[in-house]
Amino acid sequence: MGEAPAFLLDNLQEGDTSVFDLKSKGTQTATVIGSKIYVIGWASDEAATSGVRIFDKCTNQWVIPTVLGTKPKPFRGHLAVLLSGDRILVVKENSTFDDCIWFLEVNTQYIRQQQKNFETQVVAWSRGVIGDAEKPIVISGPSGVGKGTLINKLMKEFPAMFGFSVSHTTRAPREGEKNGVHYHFTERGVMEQDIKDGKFLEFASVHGNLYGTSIEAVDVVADAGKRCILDIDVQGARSVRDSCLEAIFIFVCPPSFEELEKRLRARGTETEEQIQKRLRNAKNELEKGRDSGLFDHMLVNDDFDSCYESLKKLSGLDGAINETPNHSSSEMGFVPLVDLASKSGEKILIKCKTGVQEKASQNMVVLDLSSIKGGAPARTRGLNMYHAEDSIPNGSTVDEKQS
Ligand SMILES: Nc1ncnc2c1ncn2[C@@H]1O[C@H](COP(=O)(O)OP(=O)(O)OP(=O)(O)O)[C@@H](O)[C@H]1O
Ligand SMILES: Nc1nc2c(ncn2[C@@H]2O[C@H](COP(=O)(O)O)[C@@H](O)[C@H]2O)c(=O)[nH]1
Repeated sequence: MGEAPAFLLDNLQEGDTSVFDLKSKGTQTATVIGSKIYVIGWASDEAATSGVRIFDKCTNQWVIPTVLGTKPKPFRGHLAVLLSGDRILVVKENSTFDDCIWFLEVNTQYIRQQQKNFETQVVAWSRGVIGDAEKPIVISGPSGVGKGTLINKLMKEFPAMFGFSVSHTTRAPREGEKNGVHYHFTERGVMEQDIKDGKFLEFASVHGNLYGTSIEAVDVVADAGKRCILDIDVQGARSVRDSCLEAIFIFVCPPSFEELEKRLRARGTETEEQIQKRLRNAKNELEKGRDSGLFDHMLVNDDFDSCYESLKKLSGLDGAINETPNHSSSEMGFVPLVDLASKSGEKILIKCKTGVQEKASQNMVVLDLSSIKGGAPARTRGLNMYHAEDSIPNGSTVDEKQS
């Protein structure tokens, strides 16, 4: 990879970003953070690479970092803006509205945790989400309590609204279970390697098998514009609570232990030995579920229909937990070629190259980061984006507004 171009070392100061064209092969940016220069972007012959490399000024060496999170597809041009020393905002040129904002985390809490697991430098991508997408719903409870039955009914009644996070598991498929639909049935060795590679949001050993939620499983649902439902055990719920994925946590209890045993036996999917193991674990789960303070809501699944109605209410279907999408964002549609950015506090002003408008403000887009939450390895939510002229009083110009 050779040495860093001299201008990188000589001219750039902390926080500076430089854009350089690789003889029409593509555009890359270099952002200085401490003793490191983060180079983002792909030349046209580099599509197979991760698009991120780091020049360490102390060792005079290039480092190829371990890249976590859902990665963007290789893009040609972009803006890069350093945000508070721990992440770089990337605005893709000429991109669709829902895919134009990305964050490359370089020194967040998540990165520092992951740094302990990997021997190379770690960075992680997080896609920016305009507005507050509805929080995922985590449903836990002992085996046989009826979680799957409740979720199936919800998904059947509201197929456009909810999407199931398809977990990975090392357990064997039951009769009628389909790979990729009910679970991703996976060899233990493969799953363990994927966990090491940082592909999982959470994982746990449950009833003697490995279960886990991949970052991709949650992203697929969000990409389909649906609200994600996770059916995971209490250990997994704890891990999700400790992650940056903001969710609503619901614990489902049986009316009695005897009824739980009856349902588990009546389902007829486990051997006697497995039933005994699941019942032993159920005692522990019920204790943790009731007392840990981990869960936002408890449901008792006694009469199925009334439990289902309560789940619908908790899922916002009576408006109780509904979050409203933010204003004007959905009207933007497409962000044309991006030309330059200026930063003022938590607002980034982006000038679009196309569209010869009467007023300068009509070519300007404001990206407001004041309410962002979440982050890698999941999405960064709470962005707001609007035409600059929407925020400018009648008659004034962008420059007047800025000063
Ligand atoms: N309220 C209810 N009353 C009676 N039976 C029920 C009720 N809810 C669910 N069941 C039945 O209990 C059995 C277990 O339900 P289900 O498979 O949904 O449990 P689960 O919590 O998803 O279990 P696991 O964690 O093992 O996947 C099923 O046969 C289901 O039809
Ligand atoms: N921590 C996780 N737990 C999971 C996940 N997917 C399912 N589960 C839990 O496992 C048990 C048993 O499920 P079964 O399908 O074998 O009956 C149940 O409590 C599920 O909630 C996961 O991805 N992570």
